[in-house]
Amino acid sequence: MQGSLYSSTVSSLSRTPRHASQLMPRACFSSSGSLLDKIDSHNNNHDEDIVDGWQRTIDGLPDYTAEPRGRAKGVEWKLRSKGRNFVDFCRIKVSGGQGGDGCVSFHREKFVAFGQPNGGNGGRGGNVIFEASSNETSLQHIPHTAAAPRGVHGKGSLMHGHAGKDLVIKVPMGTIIREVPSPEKELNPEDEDGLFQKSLELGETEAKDKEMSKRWVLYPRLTNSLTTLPEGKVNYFDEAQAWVAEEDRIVEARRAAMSKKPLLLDVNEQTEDGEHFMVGRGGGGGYGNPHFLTTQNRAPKYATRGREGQTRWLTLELKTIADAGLVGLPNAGKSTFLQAVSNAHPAIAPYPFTTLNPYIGTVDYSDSYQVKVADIPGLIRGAHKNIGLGHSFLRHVERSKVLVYVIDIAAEFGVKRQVKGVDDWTPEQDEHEGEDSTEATSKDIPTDTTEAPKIVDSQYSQPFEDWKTLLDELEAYQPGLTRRPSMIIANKADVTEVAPKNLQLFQKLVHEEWAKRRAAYSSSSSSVSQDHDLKIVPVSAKYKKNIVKVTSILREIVEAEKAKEVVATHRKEQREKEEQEEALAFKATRRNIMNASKLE
Ligand SMILES: Nc1nc2c(ncn2[C@@H]2O[C@H](COP(=O)(O)OP(=O)(O)OP(=O)(O)O)[C@@H](O)[C@H]2O)c(=O)[nH]1
Ligand SMILES: [Mg+2]
Repeated sequence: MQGSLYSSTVSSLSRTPRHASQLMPRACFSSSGSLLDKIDSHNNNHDEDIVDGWQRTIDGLPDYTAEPRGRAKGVEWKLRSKGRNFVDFCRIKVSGGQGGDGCVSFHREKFVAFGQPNGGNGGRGGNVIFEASSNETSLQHIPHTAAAPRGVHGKGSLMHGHAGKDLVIKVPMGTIIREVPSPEKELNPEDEDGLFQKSLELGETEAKDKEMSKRWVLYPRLTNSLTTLPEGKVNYFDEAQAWVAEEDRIVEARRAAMSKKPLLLDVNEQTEDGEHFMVGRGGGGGYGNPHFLTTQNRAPKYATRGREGQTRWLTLELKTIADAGLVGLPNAGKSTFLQAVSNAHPAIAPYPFTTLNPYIGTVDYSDSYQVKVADIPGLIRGAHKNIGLGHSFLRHVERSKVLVYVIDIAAEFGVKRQVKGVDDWTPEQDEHEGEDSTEATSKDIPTDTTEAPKIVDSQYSQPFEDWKTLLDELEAYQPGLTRRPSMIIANKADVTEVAPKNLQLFQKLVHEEWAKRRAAYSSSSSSVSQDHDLKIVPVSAKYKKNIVKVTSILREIVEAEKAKEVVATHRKEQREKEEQEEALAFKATRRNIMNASKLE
């Protein structure tokens, strides 16, 4: 529970094999032997013994049991750190500082008897403020509790206390801040009973003094003088108490009105960098004794204490803001694609779950136009049941305008792939469901491709199955998410032995499926339309082939979406304006009618 609260990726990761040697590096190697040669010669001309940062074994494959080197070492470290270096959800208790106390003091000077009251007011407590910052990328630095400093007490000679310094906490763009009920235990009847007993033990006057000292600063021996007030003298303190009680009531009512709705803030695209959000208000400072000076009471011997600061429990959820989100199975080449199109340098390695944190890259176009692309960890079948790394990191593509499916097109043609940690999980219901549709293929296709003979089914397309897995997992995470504008990148098209065959079948199956889904959506009464075509672009991210075509299509889709958003916001603004005008006109007519009736 704790893990899931503070980092979405921590708890889920424990289910996956962590050590690189436990993971099967076959996703791209199994498809062709010649690919390996290409990769090796491309990457490691300088060092014949190293493959992608790993020692080469006798048969030429990387040795994942050996000590990793270079980039692989970094990846290994990340896997060991279990994703703890990225926190996208956390809870925080914020408390504004308490106000400083007012001071009871009188002017003292030689030959000046009965000097006037000169106690200073207390300073207000510091506020807790969240600052939107584009330099922050995770919630790792957010503390569990944030308490702003209290205000300084007032002093004699009319020295007012300093206000407490505001506590500013930077939050990344894309953070959603929600107020939640306090998990702190409420006072149970037994505790209350104990407190009542204690107050009885104290005695009446002591209990009264104690209660009074919570709100009042009293001059020494004032309590005694109050109880033994000579007859006929007015007790000005009662009057002051009544004023303060009335003020307290107003402040409480104002606070209650303000906190009727729980706080909900969204640090989104409209937010400017450096914008401040007050989340915990500091308490007001107490009044010094000159505040209670009246024409009758020339020497008030009491001042008030500072008010308590506001305390709130908040949850912070980071939903990265990007224009396009890359979605794909592990090892599909998402990170390689991001590196090919943008300035980002994510970790790339030939084993699943290399990427553990979302990563944002910016695609720069020649006319200075920019598109932000988010790379996230790979999804696998059953991710919605916390298989693999789970699917909570989908929150980082949830806000993307466009979804880019990255599909590995270099899978063996017509053969079901079996990669440990990616394809080896089959839920019971899948087995039941699969009996009708994929009966033939699942029976024919052996589970262990290394030992049993491979039976090729010309109707079976692993890339198509991968794409459907992605759609299912996205729908399981948020129904309707797949209806976003999207495109497909058929990656690893450079593996010419299988890619063309796979691509042909994949395109046919995808278009059929997409047409079916479009028809289903258009018949349903959903507000989200799915009227876009699904473009499939063969790409080699590794060798940067067809990249320009992809980026230009991506730009087209993003621009079209942004234009739609602009129109929608313009319409909304116009509607709001019209509503306001209508309300004003209604008020004016009502006023006119009332005036007319008065005249009559
Ligand atoms: N031949 C070929 N190999 C590629 C291509 N793109 C990626 N690869 C290889 O595929 C492997 C996996 O690439 P990654 O970019 O790490 O894959 P990913 O989708 O980010 O994987 P996860 O982070 O684990 O989800 C690496 O060894 C890449 O070199 C490509 O276009 N052609
Ligand atoms: Mg990756």
